[in-house]
Amino acid sequence: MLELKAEPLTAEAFAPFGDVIDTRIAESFPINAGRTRRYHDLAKVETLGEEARALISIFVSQPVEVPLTLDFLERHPQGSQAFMPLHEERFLVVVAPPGDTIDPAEVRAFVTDGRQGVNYRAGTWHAIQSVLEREGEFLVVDRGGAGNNCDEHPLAIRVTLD
Ligand SMILES: NC(=O)N[C@@H](O)C(=O)O
Ligand code: NI
Repeated sequence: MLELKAEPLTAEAFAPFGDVIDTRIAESFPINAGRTRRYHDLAKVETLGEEARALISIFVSQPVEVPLTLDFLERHPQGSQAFMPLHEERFLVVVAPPGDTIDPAEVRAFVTDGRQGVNYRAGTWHAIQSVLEREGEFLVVDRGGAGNNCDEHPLAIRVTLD
């Protein structure tokens, strides 16, 4: 069983796995005669393969128990997958770099602060959505289209928060 302690999520630490979506670290500019500020191009949406298209969905997730025990990580080889909390929900993020196998030494666990979303780049291994404390509602942007876009890799992991 791989034991991991979740660390606070930062864009730098998450860079090998994708993007952190956070207005606090983003470039922005005024639009609509100054009434709106656009936080622009926050994450790279990838939609690969046959009949690929971007999907916008909403996930309503029940909270996980902590310590979080996992028995697999998954990946989406044909597209990215972004999760943005709609009510400042915190969630756990467990990731490993893209590749056909997972080196347990390269698996990382993070905890978000409620203002952060994540965008897993295509092929990044990750735990399924794991919201903390209460039911969570997330805007999800990922890839639809033909062919398989979800592989699972067995791996026993236990994630603690402190
Ligand atoms: N299956 C699905 O749409 N969600 C997972 O990919 C996930 O990462 O939660
Ligand atoms: Ni996923």
